[in-house]
Amino acid sequence: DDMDVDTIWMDGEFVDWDDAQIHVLSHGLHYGTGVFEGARCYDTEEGPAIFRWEEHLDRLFASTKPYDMEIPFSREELSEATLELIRRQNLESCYIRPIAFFGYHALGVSPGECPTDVAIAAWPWGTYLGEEALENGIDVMVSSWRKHASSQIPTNAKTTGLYVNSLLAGEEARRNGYREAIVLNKEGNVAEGPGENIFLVRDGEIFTPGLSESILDGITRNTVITLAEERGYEVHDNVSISRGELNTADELFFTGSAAEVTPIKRVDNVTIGNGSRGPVTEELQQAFFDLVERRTDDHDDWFTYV
Ligand SMILES: Cc1[nH+]cc(COP(=O)(O)O)c(CN[C@@H](CCC(=O)O)C(=O)O)c1O
Repeated sequence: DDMDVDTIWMDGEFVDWDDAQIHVLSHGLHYGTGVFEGARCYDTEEGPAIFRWEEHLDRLFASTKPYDMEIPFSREELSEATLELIRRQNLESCYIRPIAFFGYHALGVSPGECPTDVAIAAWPWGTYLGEEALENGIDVMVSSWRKHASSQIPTNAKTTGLYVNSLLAGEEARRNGYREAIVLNKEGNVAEGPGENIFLVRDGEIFTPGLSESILDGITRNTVITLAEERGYEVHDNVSISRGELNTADELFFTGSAAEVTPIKRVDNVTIGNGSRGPVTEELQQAFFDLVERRTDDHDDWFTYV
């Protein structure tokens, strides 16, 4: 069957894509008061399966906490809706975007009586940073914009409003001819990408900024740490990485649900390691894709079969 991406689940109903609309005075549009997820469903050898769906659901509900937002549906209801959404559209590998946001009632920063609206969409989404990026790596620049500190806005809550910071950094990079940005935190140490976590390899050891570095607690970050440790690597996942360490890295790579595992080959035109995908990056990238495409039966509990 050919895929027909024509349906969106909204507040308990499946609606036609073109009818999936909200009021222009919805609170979330004006004040960035939404929380969302990005998960991938992979067309595995045993059929389509969502990768680490339970962890994505955990984070979606956790992200509502700082805003006293109440999602008026249970995990089970959201899961059933998501699986049905994939089946109805005959999707196999696809990207899933759940969002919950303060809807329409009255404006003003306080959400007051605004309802919490919920929607789930799914669509095919290829490689996030470009077809050849996975193999050849990408060029990045260190953005002049810093990541907001987690003491200013909770960076461990995937909040829609945060992504203006990501847009400022990422678009600055692309305006300057780079594919993506690396964002430093207000201390000037490495935080992450606009939509990715970042890893550094040096002398065979693996480093990634700790959760106190104003980053999102990435699910792919957690996956890659697990895969690396299973392969005997020493992973330092609670460190500060200085800007200077980017230049002396043997390898750098991004991780994310959309980005998957994307090598970084140059930072501000300084070549990293061999100037292409490094050997540790390749090994972990291969392990990641073997896992998500189920060429291994490891971590079967990480898969929700459609
Ligand atoms: C700021 C940020 N940091 C790290 C990550 C990686 O987290 P995880 O997906 O749990 O491994 C993401 C995901 N970015 C999502 C949104 C991308 C978008 O352009 O929108 C994604 O990868 O789905 C971020 O947005």
